[in-house]
Amino acid sequence: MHLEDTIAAIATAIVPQQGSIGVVRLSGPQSLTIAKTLFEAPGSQTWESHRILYGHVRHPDTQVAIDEALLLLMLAPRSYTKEDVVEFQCHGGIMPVQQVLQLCLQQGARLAHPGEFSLRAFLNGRLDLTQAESISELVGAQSPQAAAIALAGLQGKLAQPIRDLRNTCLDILAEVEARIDFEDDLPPLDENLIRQQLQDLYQQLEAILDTAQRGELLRTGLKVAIVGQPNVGKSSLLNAWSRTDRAIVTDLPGTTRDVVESHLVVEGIPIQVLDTAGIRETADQVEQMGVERSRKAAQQADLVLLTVDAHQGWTEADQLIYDQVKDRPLILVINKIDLARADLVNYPPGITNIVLTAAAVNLGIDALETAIVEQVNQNNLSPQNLDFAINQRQAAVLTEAQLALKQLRQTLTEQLPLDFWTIDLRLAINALGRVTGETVTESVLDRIFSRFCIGK
Ligand SMILES: Nc1nc2c(c(=O)[nH]1)N(C=O)[C@@H](CNc1ccc(C(=O)N[C@@H](CCC(=O)O)C(=O)O)cc1)CN2
Ligand SMILES: Nc1nc2c(ncn2[C@@H]2O[C@H](COP(=O)(O)OP(=O)(O)OP(=O)(O)O)[C@@H](O)[C@H]2O)c(=O)[nH]1
Ligand SMILES: [K+]
Ligand SMILES: [Mg+2]
Repeated sequence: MHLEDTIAAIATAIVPQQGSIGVVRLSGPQSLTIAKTLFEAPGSQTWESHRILYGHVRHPDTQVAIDEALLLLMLAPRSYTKEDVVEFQCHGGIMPVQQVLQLCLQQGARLAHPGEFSLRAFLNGRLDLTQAESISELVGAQSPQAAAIALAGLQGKLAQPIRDLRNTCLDILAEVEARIDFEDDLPPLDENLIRQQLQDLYQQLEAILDTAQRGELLRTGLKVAIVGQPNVGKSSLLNAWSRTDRAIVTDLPGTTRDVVESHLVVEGIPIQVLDTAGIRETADQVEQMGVERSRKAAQQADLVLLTVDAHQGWTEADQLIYDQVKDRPLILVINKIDLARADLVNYPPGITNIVLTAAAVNLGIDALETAIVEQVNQNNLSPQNLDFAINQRQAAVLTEAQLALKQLRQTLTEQLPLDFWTIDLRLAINALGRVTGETVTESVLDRIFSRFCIGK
């Protein structure tokens, strides 16, 4: 893993001509030497760990100033990576940080791979794998709730129960192996106790696995498509909901030609809302392409808001659209209830989730959000307030552990020899170890950390 290299990267998001501060960071054995070559700290400032120095980054050959900057020194093992770390806090924009990075590379540092600082933090024992994954989730969080579960993971809320489960398995394994090695000197195994332990382990795993769906929802959010006939008020609904003028609204049917997207957060769930072209047969080629996109958006959405006009009632055209989307999770939005009575809309009995709105006057948006949260919870029975939530990788590996425990229960029931018990136990132990990274292959690490940002 080349821990002897000193790695360098720009650690903050950079935008040309913008941003007040940009950070370049170094980690590895040469960090301090490189920093001292590039950075001039005047006066009696001392190069001690956890100090900020003030000064200038200068080109080492010409002494030309590159930036006025602050330098933060964190010496091993008291740093994020547990290696010597130096951070140059430069002016923002791209020029200062890019030039400082170039100088670091000229002085022998190597450009860090995405996630390589965090990989080192993992390899050097600062973080376990679940904590490292939580860091990337924290950076990617799109809602306060998603950030909160990521931070919980970073603080070890997931790692700890997994380690406990693994230790219990290791204890059972030790008991079983002792019986294999010194059968005559030990009292017989308490099979009932082991059965009880297995049952507990299984249930705890089940509870942890139950957090996966909700976690996925909080992390990646929900794609919601507003579809319906032209002029029912889809764009008005998007605007009212997102409190913007994102989509053009006119009284001409066929106003929206392309998918219009808006992002919002409902009870911690990031939601991508798609307003689409009204679906109808049309000779207009451009509009027809828009209609195709509407159909596609509806098929790819996690939830469809089939919107109809209360004043028009349920029409044949509505029925045709409904037939195309009824296999999807769906909420019927009866709009324009300021113009007509919604209870006269004769929609099919198969539709159970209905919301009444008057988008033009911002009415019914709360009801819409409530209906969405209800719909989500119907398909997702896990508890609302999570201490932590596992991701898809962790869910897959924990499912393996659960299968191994199930197999072990079967092995006990069939009274198979103790050697078989150890096989099942080792499978479970190995899987649990892959969650926290105690047992993990290099290629898995590569896959996980390469998805991180550069400089993270
Ligand atoms: N400037 C800066 N901000 C940052 C980070 C960073 O690396 N640099 N972080 C990362 O991306 C996060 C903070 N994580 C960190 C975790 C540990 C240590 C650290 O130096 N720990 C030592 C120091 C404790 C002490 O005073 O002894 C330790 O635990 O030994 C630093 C940052 C978020 N903010
Ligand atoms: N009275 C009333 N009018 C509404 C309501 N919602 C939308 N409208 C009006 O209905 C017309 C069409 O609204 P849009 O939001 O453009 O409808 P759309 O479904 O996006 O239409 P297309 O993009 O053409 O498919 C506009 O004149 C809106 O002002 C409502 O709740 N009540
Ligand atoms: K319209
Ligand atoms: Mg529209």
